[in-house]
Amino acid sequence: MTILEKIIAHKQMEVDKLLEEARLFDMSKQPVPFKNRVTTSNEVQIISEIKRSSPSKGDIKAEVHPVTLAKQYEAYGAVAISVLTDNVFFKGSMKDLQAVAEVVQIPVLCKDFIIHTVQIDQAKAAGASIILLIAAALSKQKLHELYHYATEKGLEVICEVHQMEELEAILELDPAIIGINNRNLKTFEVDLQTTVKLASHIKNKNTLIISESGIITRSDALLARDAGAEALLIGETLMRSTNLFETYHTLKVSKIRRMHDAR
Ligand SMILES: O=C(O)c1ccccc1NCC(=O)[C@H](O)[C@H](O)COP(=O)(O)O
Repeated sequence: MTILEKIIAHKQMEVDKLLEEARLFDMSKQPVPFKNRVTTSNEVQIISEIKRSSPSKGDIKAEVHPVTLAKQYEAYGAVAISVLTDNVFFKGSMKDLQAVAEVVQIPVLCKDFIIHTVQIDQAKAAGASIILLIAAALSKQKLHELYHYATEKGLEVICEVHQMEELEAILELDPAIIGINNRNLKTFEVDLQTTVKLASHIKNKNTLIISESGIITRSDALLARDAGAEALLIGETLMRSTNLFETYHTLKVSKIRRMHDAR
């Protein structure tokens, strides 16, 4: 069983429990716009992740205070905050997301493994403005169903792909936002060329491309930018930073290519 299969098997149990509880979620919260903030900016924007732990790295900063960190991310110019809400594999929680959403003005991404509409309701009620749908974890039919459900609820959706077949499946939706994950969620291998390769097949200029995972250096940011990414989803590099001001300064690149940008 791959790690992704293990995560999804566990998610199914969580979903069954949520459905059994038949909780009613407050769906009245107004989402904070995301895509427009990215596309109208002159800089490649950073979605900053709160990532306590991960299957590939183990504990990164398990005891982090999400609210304090989220406020710092916002102050240093994050365009959105990604909160890993999975507990078993990432040590996150919906409580983390809710606490963050209550204190920041920027949109919050519910970074989880969504396989059912009830998780979308739960994320929205907790204050998420964006959700993630991972093509590798969903059938094409399910992906389309969840995408439409979330957008009808006013949420923005990052459709995440890692391989060409996944990209083909989501291009049928003509989604507003595509996240290219440089990490293979089955093997943990990280390769930024994934962004370069897949972005070249996204022909709709209105589609926002996000490069996710493995972004450590300015060269990585420039590589993703040159491939067409207008935003970067960064977790571990920010979590391990001892000087966030400097880290943001290093990773924030202009959308316009300049002479001294040479990698
Ligand atoms: O990070 C992992 O080990 C992982 C394993 C299995 C499924 C998902 C995983 N990570 C989720 C992510 O996509 C990343 O947290 C996110 O893109 C940030 O990546 P990074 O900047 O490399 O921390």
